[in-house]
Amino acid sequence: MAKTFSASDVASHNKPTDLYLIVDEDVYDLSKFQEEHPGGKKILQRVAGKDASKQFWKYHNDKLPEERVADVPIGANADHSLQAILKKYKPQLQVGSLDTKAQPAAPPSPPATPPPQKKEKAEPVPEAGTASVVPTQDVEEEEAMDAYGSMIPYADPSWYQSYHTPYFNQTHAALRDEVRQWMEDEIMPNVTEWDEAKKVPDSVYKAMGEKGYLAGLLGVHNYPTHLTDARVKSVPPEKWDLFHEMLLTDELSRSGSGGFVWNVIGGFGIGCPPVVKHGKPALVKRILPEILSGDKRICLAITEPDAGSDVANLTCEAKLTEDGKHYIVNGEKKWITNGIWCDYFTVAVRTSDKGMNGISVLLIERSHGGVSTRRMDCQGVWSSGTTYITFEDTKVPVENLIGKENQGFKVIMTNFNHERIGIIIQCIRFSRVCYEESVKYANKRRTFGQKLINHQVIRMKLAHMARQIEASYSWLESLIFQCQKMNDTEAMLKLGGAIAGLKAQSTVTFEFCAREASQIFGGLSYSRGGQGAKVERLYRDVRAYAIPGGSEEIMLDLSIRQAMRVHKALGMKL
Ligand code: HEM
Repeated sequence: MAKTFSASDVASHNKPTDLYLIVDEDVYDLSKFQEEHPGGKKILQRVAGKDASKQFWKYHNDKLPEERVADVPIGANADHSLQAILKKYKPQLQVGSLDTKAQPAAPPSPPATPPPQKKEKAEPVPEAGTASVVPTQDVEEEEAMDAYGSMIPYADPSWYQSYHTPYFNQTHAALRDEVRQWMEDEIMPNVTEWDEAKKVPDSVYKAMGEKGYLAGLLGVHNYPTHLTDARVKSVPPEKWDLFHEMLLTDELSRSGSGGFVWNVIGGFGIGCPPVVKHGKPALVKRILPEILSGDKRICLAITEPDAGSDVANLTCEAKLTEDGKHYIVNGEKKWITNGIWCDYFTVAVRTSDKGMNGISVLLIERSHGGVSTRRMDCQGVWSSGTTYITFEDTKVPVENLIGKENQGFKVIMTNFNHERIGIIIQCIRFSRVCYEESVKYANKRRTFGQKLINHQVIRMKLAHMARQIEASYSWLESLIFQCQKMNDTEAMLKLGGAIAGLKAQSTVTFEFCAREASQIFGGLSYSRGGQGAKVERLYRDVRAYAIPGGSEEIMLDLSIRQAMRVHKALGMKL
């Protein structure tokens, strides 16, 4: 049973050796913790025995008390980004509550504006003179229109905030709830620690498998029930679509850490799809179940010390043995996400000297021997395990060839669309995180007698962030819809240019938002940890998005070249 204190009980614990204080009507014993308090012990001693709620919320990452909706259940318009510090420290520091504190009770009343909408199906109304309106989505599912999350405008996609959507329905809303709950409870409080430690616990990756998330992130149109027993709790496999995949990546990205996201989906999301789509059935059957359950890890190894965006120039060679049963692989791969932890490597190799027509893809297993991996120190994405790999006389059975010999370029190019879309989703959410953190901070921090939000120059920064985020997100939704309607080859040809263009758009947006958020946070985003932690970290992660998967320069050029080529074939008239 939690202990109950009167305010005067707490007031008697007002010495450095016996230091209690109150935050939001809960009582904390900080006698020991004060020594390790990052803000120092003196500041705590000054409020010993007192209600320090106001000071607490001022110095830690949160909203002002009057703007908070405390302890509301997920899905009931809660802002789940709240209270990471309290959530983490409560179990060890809270000794009870004030006798005035109301018992946890009924869900809170809805916010004044805008009111949460009833989940009503939007009925299309024919315009005068037209025969009928053709619905653009599965009419069986209700549109998702409930008010969800912080409701800070533009901090979440508009369909989270009671606006109409042609793409997302109640199955997406259910997944959103499931993932957000997990992120809030298990992930968010630890992300900074994991990033600093440059490692996410293995149990988190395992949970990604058990929750069915890995299986849902393959970029295939149907949930692969034939390869795994794992199921996503909130979405029946037959309902799974690319918008679920998009949403899952989006919600994971609320962590505000490229390191975290790449740790759990970086290697898998780009290394596994080529095997599933182009691997021999026996190979897929043998290795996929353990990968999808989170027991084994896989990554993609294309980039080399001397070949990045110009894939056709790679030199890591694979020579067929005389008996035709194995390839002997020799060469180096650089900047490989997750490599140090991986059992399997989807590797682009040179099997002939004919440029892009001499590239093949092999699934190399660490157990084949001759595989060395070492961690690389990088500017950002610290917990993603960026790796340098060497293959020395690695003997790979021909059964592990992915696709056909010398036709690996197409496998790689098809895969790039999936990789780039992943990058786009992450960049847009990271931009939102920068924006959301900025809005919250601007409503709390005062300078020159005003809250930051009351300075026009700050609102201007927020406006420029929001317009880029929303434009990018709308383009993303429309491209996901196109992917959903096309097969892989058609998507590679028709959407490759636009996806490349949006990749550049989203990384430029991310860079802009990280910079502007950093200016708004000032010194707090220059030091690591604390209130500016997400912004500081994301600022360091920017280049990890703007360069790999095709640099901005290559992407922009491709966006026009590819589109012109395809539209010529489609009958473009100049
Ligand atoms: C339950 C009580 C408290 C806990 C568990 C706690 C925990 C922490 C933690 C983990 C940090 C590191 C920064 C971060 O992650 O945001 C921090 C920083 C800080 N805390 Fe506390 N704190 C508590 C109470 C207070 C109170 C009552 C005050 C003020 C009277 C205070 C003032 C500060 C300051 C000034 C910093 C440094 C902020 C900065 O770097 O800008 N803390 N605290």
